[in-house]
Amino acid sequence: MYRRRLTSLPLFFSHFHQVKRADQLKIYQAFSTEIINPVESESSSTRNSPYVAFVLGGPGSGKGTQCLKIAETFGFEHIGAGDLLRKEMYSSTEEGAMIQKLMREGSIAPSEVTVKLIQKAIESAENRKFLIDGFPRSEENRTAYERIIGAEPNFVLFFDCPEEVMVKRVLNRNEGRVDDNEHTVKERLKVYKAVTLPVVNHYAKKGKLYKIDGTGTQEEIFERVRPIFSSLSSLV
Ligand SMILES: Nc1ncnc2c1ncn2[C@@H]1O[C@H](COP(=O)(O)OP(=O)(O)OP(=O)(O)O)[C@@H](O)[C@H]1O
Ligand SMILES: O=c1ccn([C@@H]2O[C@H](COP(=O)(O)O)[C@@H](O)[C@H]2O)c(=O)[nH]1
Ligand SMILES: [Mg+2]
Repeated sequence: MYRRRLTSLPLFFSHFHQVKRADQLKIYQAFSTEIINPVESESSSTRNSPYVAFVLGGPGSGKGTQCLKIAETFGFEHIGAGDLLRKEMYSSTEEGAMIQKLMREGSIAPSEVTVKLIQKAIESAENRKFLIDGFPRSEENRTAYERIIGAEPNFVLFFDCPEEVMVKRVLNRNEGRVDDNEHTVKERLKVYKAVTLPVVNHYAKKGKLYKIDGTGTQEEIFERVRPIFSSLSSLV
């Protein structure tokens, strides 16, 4: 559906430093707020194709919290994959009941279901720049997205956080989520390590990953994220 040229990407990454090599993976971290010359790269909004950043990290790593700040500061549309599924869950359909069961177990919903919800959210938004929060959670999710949407994300943000910090945050969240309990968070962590981290590694290998230290205060973390989006402002 959306076929996008990715010509802006190497240019974009050329303004950041490669800071870590783990298992030969390229992981970038923003040190610079240098503005890229918009003339050099075709603007995504001009092409009217969506500009997409996936936002990944374990349960409680702060994806949703940081997405709200990015959306507010940089005008991105925030699409929470879990939020879309939770909305379906309360729809009293058969699919809703299936989603509730999966969420309680900490399992991953079928790719077709999640990608269709994301596609609908993208198509119905006026905004053309998106943060897709908490997706893809598996390699199968990723390939389904690329097949159905017909594009890869422009880049991926990954919030790296120690397990004990994530668990503490989840258990203190107090938003009435069916999965915010000790049993489900343990299951979610298992799924995250076995099934989601390979997706993170995939994007690292492609040079599309920004790894952000997810510890500290919400404000401290946002200051680590800010330069990445500041340098995009003239592009998208
Ligand atoms: N830096 C932080 N320090 C302390 N608490 C935080 C921080 N960032 C977020 N929180 C809190 O931790 C909880 C989890 O954060 P958030 O919902 O953003 O995580 P998430 O990565 O979206 O998790 P999930 O995958 O479960 O949706 C929330 O209650 C949030 O207010
Ligand atoms: O792509 C996705 C995203 C989420 N899920 C299910 O929802 C819960 C909660 O997701 P959050 O992103 O943490 O809000 C998750 O544990 C999965 O059960 C999914 O299946 N696919
Ligand atoms: Mg969240």
